[in-house]
Amino acid sequence: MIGIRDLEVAYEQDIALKQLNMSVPAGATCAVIGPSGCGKTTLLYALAGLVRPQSGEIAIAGAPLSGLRQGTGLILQDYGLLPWKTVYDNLAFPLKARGGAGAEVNDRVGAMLAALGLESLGHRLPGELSGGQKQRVAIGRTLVLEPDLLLMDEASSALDALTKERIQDLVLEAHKARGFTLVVVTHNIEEAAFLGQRIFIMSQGRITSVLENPHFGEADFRDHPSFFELRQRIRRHLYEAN
Ligand SMILES: Nc1ncnc2c1ncn2[C@@H]1O[C@H](COP(=O)(O)OP(=O)(O)OP(=O)(O)O)[C@@H](O)[C@H]1O
Repeated sequence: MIGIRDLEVAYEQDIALKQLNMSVPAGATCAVIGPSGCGKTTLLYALAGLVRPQSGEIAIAGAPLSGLRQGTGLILQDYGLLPWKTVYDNLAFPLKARGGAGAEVNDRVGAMLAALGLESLGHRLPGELSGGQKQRVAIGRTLVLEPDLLLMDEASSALDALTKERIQDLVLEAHKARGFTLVVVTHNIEEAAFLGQRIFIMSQGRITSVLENPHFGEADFRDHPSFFELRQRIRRHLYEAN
């Protein structure tokens, strides 16, 4: 699904990504983890077609990426909700912008609100929601467009531990039900271990190691010794790289 070869992205003098290579199979999930400033967000923006690389290639679903792409959904750190629109309208807006109308939009928004446990909040404005609820709306607004690739940036960094886990569960359920390819960038070791089938460790603009997670998606994975072991491996690789 995603193939990146020798990617280089620079902001004026600052080189943010250096000769970066990665691949993610269609329908798989990956987590990209590294310390602040290592280039995670830049990588996500490059995958979204929002920043143009100086050199190298990105291919998505077999086609070279040259800008924004219809099938890609992006969820950013600050949720990106429209503050003057209700929860319902935040979900309906992208559908209407793509030409959807009337009953079809209503059905799809209704189904998505129900799937995310947001039925009773459709009339509220984003300012009247908790952080976890905002995150759910942001996820819903992106999933309602049925992306084949979902890109998430530090999805739940501002949330408490339990709400964070619930959001991660929700993302995993959506992935299982819908089969999109998922890229999550995070500096949270548990989030990377839970959501990543493949985990890319990043340091100073490069991928320094790739860990496979054969237990990804298993029931009660967080309670398994293999989850603890994976967290330790990620931690060790992060220490070695930085
Ligand atoms: N718009 C910009 N202009 C100039 N330099 C930038 C810009 N955005 C990012 N950078 C620089 O590029 C490098 C990578 O930044 P990036 O935001 O991708 O890192 P990150 O790993 O996502 O960090 P964080 O975890 O803190 O969000 C940093 O050195 C940063 O200062």
